[in-house]
Order: sequence, then C-alpha cells, then structure tokens
Amino acid sequence: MSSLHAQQRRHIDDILRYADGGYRPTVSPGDAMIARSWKRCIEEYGLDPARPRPARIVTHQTLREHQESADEFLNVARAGVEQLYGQIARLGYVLLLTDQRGITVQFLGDRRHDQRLRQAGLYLGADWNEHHAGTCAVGTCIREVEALTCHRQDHFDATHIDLTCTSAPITDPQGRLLAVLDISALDSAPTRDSQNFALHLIRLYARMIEDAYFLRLYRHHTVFRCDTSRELVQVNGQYLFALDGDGRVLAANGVGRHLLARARTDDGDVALPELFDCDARDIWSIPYACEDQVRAFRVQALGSTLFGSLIEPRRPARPAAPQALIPEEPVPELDRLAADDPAMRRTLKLAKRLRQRDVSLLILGETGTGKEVLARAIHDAGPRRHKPFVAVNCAAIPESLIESELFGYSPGTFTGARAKGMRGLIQQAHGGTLFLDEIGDMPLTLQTRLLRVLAEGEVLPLGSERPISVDCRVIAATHRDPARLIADGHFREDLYYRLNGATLRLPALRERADKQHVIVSVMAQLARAVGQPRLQLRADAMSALLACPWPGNIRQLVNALNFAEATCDGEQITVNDLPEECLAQVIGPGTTPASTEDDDDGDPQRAGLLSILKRHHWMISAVARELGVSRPTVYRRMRKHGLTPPNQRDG
Ligand SMILES: Nc1ncnc2c1ncn2[C@@H]1O[C@H](COP(=O)(O)OP(=O)(O)OP(=O)(O)O)[C@@H](O)[C@H]1O
Repeated sequence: MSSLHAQQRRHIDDILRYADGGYRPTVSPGDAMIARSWKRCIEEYGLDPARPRPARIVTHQTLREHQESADEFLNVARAGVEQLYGQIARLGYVLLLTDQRGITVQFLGDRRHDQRLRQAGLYLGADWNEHHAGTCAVGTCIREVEALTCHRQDHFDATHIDLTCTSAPITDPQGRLLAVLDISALDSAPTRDSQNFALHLIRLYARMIEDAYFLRLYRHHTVFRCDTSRELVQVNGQYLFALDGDGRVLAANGVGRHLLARARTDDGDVALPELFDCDARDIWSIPYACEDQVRAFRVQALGSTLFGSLIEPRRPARPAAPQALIPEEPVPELDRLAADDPAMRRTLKLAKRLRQRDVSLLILGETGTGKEVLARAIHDAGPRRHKPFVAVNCAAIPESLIESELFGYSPGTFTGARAKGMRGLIQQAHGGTLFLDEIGDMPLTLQTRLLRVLAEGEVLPLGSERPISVDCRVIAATHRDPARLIADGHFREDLYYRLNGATLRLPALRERADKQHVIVSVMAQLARAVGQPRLQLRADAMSALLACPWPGNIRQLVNALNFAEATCDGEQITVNDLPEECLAQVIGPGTTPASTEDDDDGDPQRAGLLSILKRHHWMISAVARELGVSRPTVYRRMRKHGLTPPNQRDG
C-alpha cells in the first residue's frame, strides 16, 4: 500500500466508502453501468479494493487457444480493426479486440511504449474480465452488452485509474456476445466528456465489423438491406435480414432484430412482408422492378419509411470471358509446359498474368499431372525467382512432425538431437515461394495455425514467445476436390478462401491434345539426366506411348521412360523396352507387340530383361539396382520368362 500514490489511496477510500453505502458516484448514463459494476465487484466477485491487482497477461499457449477459437471472426474483423487503429493511433489511443471472455486476442499499439502498455494491461493476451480486473470498459461491456466509457476513477481497481477506455460489444446474428472492441489511452484528458467522440467511433466500427461478419456468414443467402436513406442503403444500409428461398427471415443484425422485436405481436413473429407492409414479390422483384434497385417501404413499427435493396447470394466466380484479342506474352519458363492443349493454354495464360503478383494460388489436378512443376515454373517466372522455392508435401511428413517441420522450434524445446532449435520450412521460404503440396492432407489444427501465418505474415516457432515475420508467396496444391473436403469437415473453408487467390487446373495426361510434346520433353529431360544426349524414341514406342491412358499421368510416363532407358540396348528406345503395365494398357494383357530383330522369341519384356541381364553379366543385384526393384523381383521376372543364368543351365 505504501508504494501507491495519493490519488490511488483516495480512490481506494472512495470505493471503501461506497461499499459501506456512504458514497455514490455522480449520475450520468455511463455511471449507472459503472455503479452496477462496482456493486458486482464487491458483492459478486468479492474483490478487495484495498488490494489492487496488477494487469494479468495469459500465457502464449492460452492466448493461442483463445485466438484459434475465434479465428473465423478474427479474419473478418481484421480489416475493420486496422482501419479504426489508423484513425486513432495519432491521438494516443491503443486498440484491443477481446473475445467474449475478455482475453485480448488482437492488439494494436505504439511499440515505443511497449513496457508501459504491458504494465497497464494494454497488451496482447491481457485478461480484462470483470471477475479479475474489476470495473473496466471491456469487462463491464461483457456483462452489460452495452457500449461504455470507463474513465479513470470509474475503474474499480486503483491500478487502472490512469486509464480511459471505451468499449463496444460485437454480437453474432443470434445476439450472443462474440467480442469486445476497445480503444484505450494511457494519458487521457481529465473530463469524461472528452471521450464522447471515442464512444461514437467505437460504436460505429463495432457495428461495421458485426455487419461484415453477418454478411460473411450469410453470403450464400439473399440479404435484404434497408436504411432510412435511399442514397446510403446500398453502401451502408443499417438493417440486414438474411432470407431463405421462401423469403423467411433466417437471421437479422442487431438493429434488424430490434425492429422485428418491436413489430412482434402476441401471436409471435411477424413475417417480412407484414413488417414492410408489402407483398413478398415486392421484395424479390427489387433488382428488376426498380431502376436504382432500391424500393421504398412504409414501416408501421417505425412510423417511417425505409428504403430496401437486395444483396444477391455469392456464387463461385465464373471463368473470365476469353480475351482472344489480347496477344499472350511469351514466358519461356511457363511456355515449355504445354503445346496446343486448350486447357493447358488457359491455365498457363492465367499463370502468366498472376506470376508477378503475390496472390496465393491453388493448383488442382490428378496426382502426377505436374502441379509442383507448374508451381516452380511460376516461381521461376516471377520476381521472387532468386529467392528460395520450398516445397512441402503435407501428406509425406508424419503428423507428429509436421508442426515442427513447418513452424520450426526454438532451442531447448526438445531434448537430444533436436535440442539446438530449427528454422521451420515456412521461415526457410522467406522472400521466396512456399509450395504446399497435398494441402488437403494437412491436419485441421495446423490449418488453423497456417491461416494465422497467411493472415499476419508471422510464424511462431514451437516453444517460442516471439513471432518472426515471414514474407513468402504461397502456392498450394491438391489432387482432391476442395468442395468435398470442406463439406466433409476435413478442410477449413476460411483457409480455402485465403489460399485460393486463383485456381489453376491441370488436365490429366490422357485428356491432353499435346501428349507428344510432353513425351518429347520428358525424353529430353531423361537424356540430360543420364548423360545420353543422343537417346531417341523409335516411332513404334512413340505410338504406344501416345495410345497409353496414363492413369498415373506424367509421373507414370517419366517412370516408364526411365525403365525403358534402363532396358534398351544402345541409344534407341523401342516399343519392346517399355514396361509391361504400359504395354498391357495399350494392347491388352496377354498380347505382345510385333517382334523386332532384337527379340529372341518375340516377347518384348523377356527381351528387355534378357538384355539387361547380359549387360550386367547376370549379376542380379546390379540388374535390381538398375531397374529400381528388389532382387526377389528380378528372380520372379526371370522365372516368369523362363530365363536361367548360363552357369545354372543343364548340360
Ligand atoms: N511438363 C512436364 N515436362 C516434363 N516432365 C514433367 C512435366 N510435368 C511434370 N513432369 C514430371 O512429372 C513428375 C510429376 O510431376 P509433379 O511432381 O509436378 O506432379 P504433381 O501433380 O505435383 O504430383 P503429386 O500429385 O503426386 O504431388 C515429375 O517427375 C516431373 O518432373
């Protein structure tokens, strides 16, 4: 107590007198709420005014849990919060967004005053629940679900009497509290009236965020929006009603619910046409019947006129109209991926347009269609080409390791070989491109964390308290159907929207009109890889490859040509060098292609295997290594084709 200065001691005395019934705070609308809160602090929470409590900041883990459970809302709120902060920062205010339990899940303030702000509880993770902090703008707003200013000595706890804080509630379409928006100042003007403008501003932004969340939740429904002003209704209509297909009100925003409640009769809710004194068709026909798409309605419950307009349900974006007249710019990194296939040309045209921008991309296509190759080509053709391209296969990393692999960990988080700490893959992609392959296989908990990284441009390594800024372009890919994954609850819809700045689709190899181009480029790649620049494909092999349905797409083609190169004699791949499963798909199992002079008995697989066995002087392990199969497999194939090493033949 001795360290408290005089002002705080006086405040404690006032509260103690209030508790004894000898002191009443001055009367104003705000004060009625404050008085109720002081009463709660004493009678309900048993807080002792003589024992001020320092601000409480929750642990990082707890904060993360609170942030994650409010995630979808926070994503919507972010733009409004940042805009509001832009307006108040210069006036010396900081901004807090808390969840419905009073934990600060977003904070914007001047970093230069970090220490003071943290001590005052104006900080990320600060707990402003009335139970703990006593009367304060956030905590009291949570209890009263009303906007208010808690100015200096309005605070119950003497720790907070330097502060002036103004908060407004944000509710969901059912009227349940979702969050509290607060602006606070450390050094405030002495009078409470100085905060009237702050109160007005915070109400305005809380309503804007609430409505943005409402429109987000009901984006797939028609929303009837009304306002007292014909001019403003389409930009900032106050009343929002989400309608089902039959015109029934599914939900309304705060003022909309108020209006419905005012019109309610003893028989229950009124229908929208009744409330707006019209026929249902008058509402549905607004977009066609009225030139400015706004119609006037007489509303008995208000005794005035409201102007209404409709917001149509959002549908998936249609592909852009063909821009045949705009010549396509040449981009070698991308052009080499296709010849005359219409689907591929469309994809590459879009990729060219987006390569310079930082929009995130989602690549869809069956397995092996070249999603990673396309992602790398976009990286190589864009401004980040000199920075890293980091590919992560979310399906290949065990679930127990994926978190630490992606986000990294700080020294001392683990024991043993991992004790030194590690930069995560996201951090490694800083400045460049992060390619997240098989994103559909990422566990849901990590999807939430990834969403935060994408939204905030920061990663928090495991075991660390300090987030690290990262700047990377994200390209994700999956062979699954994202709509199905979302419907089945395996993929977060908000992450899908965040990743899907644009969708690029890769056709299956069997559908491509430029198969020959793909075969030629895979051959060229192979020739370079094995150091055989003169490696060629004979016409019969090309015909067989063109006829193959390629269920495994380009990856299967690459494997088939690798096999053929390993088995072929010399520098020419013939139809007989192609792997069994590929030929079987072309000519049907049990049949064989026409024999060539190299065959000993017309069976191409037998001939291929025989030649490779001879080349390796019947050393089975060398043959197995070359074919990329196990030794028992080589023996099995030899048995199948009746091939016996010379030293084991009879006679
Ligand atoms: N246009 C191309 N030219 C030559 N080779 C290609 C081409 N596209 C893909 N490939 C090769 O095909 C194989 C599969 O490509 P990639 O890994 O990019 O496919 P993916 O769709 O990402 O596969 P998955 O769905 O299994 O992740 C790789 O070996 C790659 O080098």
